[in-house]
Amino acid sequence: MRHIKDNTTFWCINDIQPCDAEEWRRLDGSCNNLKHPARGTTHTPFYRMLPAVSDKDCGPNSKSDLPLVRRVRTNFLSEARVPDQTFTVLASYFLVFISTDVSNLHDTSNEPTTINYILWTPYCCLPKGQEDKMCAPIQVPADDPVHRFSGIRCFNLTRPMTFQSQGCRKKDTFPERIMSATPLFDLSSVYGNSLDKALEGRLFKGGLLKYEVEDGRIWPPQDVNHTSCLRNQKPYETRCHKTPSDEINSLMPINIVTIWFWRLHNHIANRLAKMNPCWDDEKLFYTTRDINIAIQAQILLYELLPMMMGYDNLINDGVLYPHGFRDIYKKQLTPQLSMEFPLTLRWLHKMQEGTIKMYDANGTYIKKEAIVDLSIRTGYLAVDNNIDYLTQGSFRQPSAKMDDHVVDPDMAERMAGIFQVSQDTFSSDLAKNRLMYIQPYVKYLEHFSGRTISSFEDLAEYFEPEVLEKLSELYKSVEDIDLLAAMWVEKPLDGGRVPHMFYCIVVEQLLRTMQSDRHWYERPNRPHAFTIEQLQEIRKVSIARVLCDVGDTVTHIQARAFQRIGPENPMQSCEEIPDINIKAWKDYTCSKKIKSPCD
Ligand code: HEM
Repeated sequence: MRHIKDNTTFWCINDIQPCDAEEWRRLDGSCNNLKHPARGTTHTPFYRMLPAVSDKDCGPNSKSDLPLVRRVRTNFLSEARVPDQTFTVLASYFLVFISTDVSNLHDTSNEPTTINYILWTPYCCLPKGQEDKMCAPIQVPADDPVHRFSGIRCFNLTRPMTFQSQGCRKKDTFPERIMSATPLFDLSSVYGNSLDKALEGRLFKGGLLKYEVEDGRIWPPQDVNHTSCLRNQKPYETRCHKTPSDEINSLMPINIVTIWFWRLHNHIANRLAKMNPCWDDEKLFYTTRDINIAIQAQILLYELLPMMMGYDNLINDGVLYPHGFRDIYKKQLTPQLSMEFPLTLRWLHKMQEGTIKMYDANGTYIKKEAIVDLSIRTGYLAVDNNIDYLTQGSFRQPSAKMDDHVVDPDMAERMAGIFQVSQDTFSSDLAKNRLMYIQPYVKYLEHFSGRTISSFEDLAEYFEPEVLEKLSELYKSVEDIDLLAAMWVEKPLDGGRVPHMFYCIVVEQLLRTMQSDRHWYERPNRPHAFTIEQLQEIRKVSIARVLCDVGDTVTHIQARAFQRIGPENPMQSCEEIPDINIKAWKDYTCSKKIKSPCD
């Protein structure tokens, strides 16, 4: 009653239908865990790998003697453009798409179409901001290397939304972050996070998602009001998507990969429908969704992560199992995301290239655009063949180098495009690290390695000597070092490209994610489980195949499309890129069921 009166039901209450142990993975994530049906839905509370650090009155980080986040950022990460020798920008596109599946609108969203501190609360640096408890602006030091002459002394920022800020729990309790995304990998950017939204996306015919055809290209349905495409350059750029997830219209990489997986759904559904004419819309839709979700997970786990984290490392730690079925389900584990996981994924901002280059299908360079100027601007994709050129560029352009101490200048100074004079993604990331009450780096090191760390010297194994010296200059005590700041400059782990700490946190989360997911695609005994033949077909997919199937103008591509084109990874015809054999899903009972006209 209180939530109805306070108009907080959206945030605080989930209406869940009774569970059926044999049903498909639900669109709203409920009933994954039969004992705790609400865990797995939107607003599932986070767990913490380590308890929060806080002062007794739960205020903002009490450690006032920590170095300013912007100072830490500019000391550790300088601004330039350095191409990676291995990864294409497609890898960064896929990673942000995956991040959006489990976290959302980049922690900036307040209402579906507004961006909390970018549009909704843009005043945190003004006197008004001092009265708003959600404001947590970032101070820019007077000797800042970029802003010493600009006069900018503050970046706008708001705190993460919590069950307390949204009115679900009493204000004087410890703030717990609230998130709209469902915590397991279930393609939320395509199917949304709630039942009613998901239904809006369905065509209810042939298992398909709604679609439109314009200039010979297939698009998700349009939002004629353009509510979330504020940067469309009207009247020329008019397209704006209306899909179950609002994320699609946000960042360009999320947008384009969601379009691909939206189309992939219909591509698979059409093949299934043709082969199994006796399947109804419901069966076609849920089977297709199940395959689509498995494809996303297969590509992430078996194609992209080994390049970043080391194949042998992931095998040894039980993340990969490149054989037949495996059943690692633990019903006592509830589906939940750790607070540390999305924070750790922010480290990947380092690999984000700021200038997106576009090519035609012959590989001829056409033009470039700043990625920060493509946010909330779906219309750009639909004009001047831009989606074709962006698609071609995605597997031709190198990403920014991920394991150096250099970040893209646009990501570092003007992430919010025209909406704010200056905005530094990395400073926001570090500020959020503190605003989420995350324990210091050394506590995580102790947690994962079992070692006790009491001095900077104890860290010699993890940092280069010059970096360690800088850490000791910036932080008064080794116990103060922020988790994310340490990851920015930690040495990469053996056999991989990511810092040792990134690896440990991501592995712990992935294991929990797989173990707590009753519908995990590699399980032989989940409801509507794949047969072994079907699983072997899923194991054949690659991001190159996805682009061959649904990417605009893609007829040739390198087999490992997250990796740059080269003699070891040459362009080849799509005909040569392995495809799923859809016959593994053939339902032989259909042929019996087809009615003869004489019946
Ligand atoms: C490698 C590609 C990228 C990855 C993997 C990535 C991932 C993430 C993740 C995991 C978060 C935290 C979400 C949360 O805590 O719920 C985040 C936050 C954010 N990202 Fe990205 N992102 C990428 C690219 C971009 C790009 C291209 C932009 C802007 C043009 C961007 C802007 C932001 C912003 C504004 C935030 C919120 C910062 C805050 O907390 O206030 N990201 N990103």
